[in-house]
Amino acid sequence: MIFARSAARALSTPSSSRLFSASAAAHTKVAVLGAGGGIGQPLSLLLKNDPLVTSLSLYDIRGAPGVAADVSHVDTASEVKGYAADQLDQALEGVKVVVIPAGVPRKPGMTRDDLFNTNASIVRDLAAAVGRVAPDAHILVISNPVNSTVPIVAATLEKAGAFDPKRLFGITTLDVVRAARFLSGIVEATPNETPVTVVGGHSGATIVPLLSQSPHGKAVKGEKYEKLVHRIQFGGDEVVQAKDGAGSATLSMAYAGAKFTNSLLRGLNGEKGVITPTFVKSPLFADQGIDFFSSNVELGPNGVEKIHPIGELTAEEEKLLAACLPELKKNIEKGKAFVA
Ligand SMILES: NC(=O)C1=CN([C@@H]2O[C@H](COP(=O)(O)OP(=O)(O)OC[C@H]3O[C@@H](n4cnc5c(N)ncnc54)[C@H](O)[C@@H]3O)[C@@H](O)[C@H]2O)C=CC1
Ligand SMILES: O=C([O-])CC(=O)C(=O)O
Repeated sequence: MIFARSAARALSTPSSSRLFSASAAAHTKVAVLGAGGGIGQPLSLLLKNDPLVTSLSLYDIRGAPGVAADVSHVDTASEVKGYAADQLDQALEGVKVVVIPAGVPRKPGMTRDDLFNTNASIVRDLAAAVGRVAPDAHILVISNPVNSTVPIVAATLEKAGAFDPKRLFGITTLDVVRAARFLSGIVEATPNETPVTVVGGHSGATIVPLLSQSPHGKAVKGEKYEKLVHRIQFGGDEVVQAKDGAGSATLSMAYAGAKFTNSLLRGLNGEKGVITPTFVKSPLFADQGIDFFSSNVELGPNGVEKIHPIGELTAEEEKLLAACLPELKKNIEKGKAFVA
């Protein structure tokens, strides 16, 4: 279940579904930039199925009109429109939330940072267009390396005088989804009983699961703990290797992207207590020169409502954080330098 319970109820009762969509209409035009890709296509399908999305704008340099024609036949209330390569500005008109999965994925043997040279300019150019056409939009960045692409979007918007830190999010939800799933397998519970807060960034050692803060997670010790942490940090590699040159996680990422988008929309619509980890401009480690960090964030009518501190850590988690911070700092600086 990726949607809130109230939303799921609305889906199953046509009359309340219509009502729900109508009341949310003013706030819920969502654009997907990179909608023709491995993530973009299933993400567009899942967003079409979210009752909080009333209008879906699908853009890609290739294939988006076809994806839009296909997805638009799904019998939910939202409108869908596809835009061709030269129609980016039209795709962004009136959009409240922009989700960006545009860019190349990894092949075996590559790190996420190896994608920087290709994806940095893609993300920069898309961010510049959002700043120009939809300066009040919330921007959700999926394109890797997230630790660098989010600072790239921020710096690009800053240049354009359109940066609001409350409206920029790096999507780290897949790490949270994986952590819950992998932990559930070890402790024989269901994943919704085993949520895990994951902080830091989105690559290898910068992914820091705080298992001690999870009632089930704190019971996992020794070698089992080491293996679980490694699997959460390097879960992306498992998929890259299994796909054997055909890309990285797309379906689980689409799920995670739709899940985060739904959380944001619930916050924007005034629901209280919507809290999830996301990579945002953050004061938590700013004194160490690290001004983007993922921790639990409460989402509200303006986007970021409250950035929660990371809480108490065990000695093992302190070590993980110590390994995370210098790498994260480097990744962030690389992103900023690209725009400067
Ligand atoms: N944040 C996360 O947790 C995750 C991030 N990713 C990242 O998401 C990105 C996309 O991955 P996939 O969908 O598998 O790749 P893909 O290659 O299947 O799709 C990417 C799409 O972006 C489009 N594109 C390229 N340049 C564009 C531009 N300037 N404007 C609009 N669209 C453009 C391509 O035409 C293509 O359709 C990769 O960078 C990948 O590393 C992947 C999984 C998880
Ligand atoms: O591993 C990759 O390159 C894609 C990704 O970010 C993930 O699956 O977490």
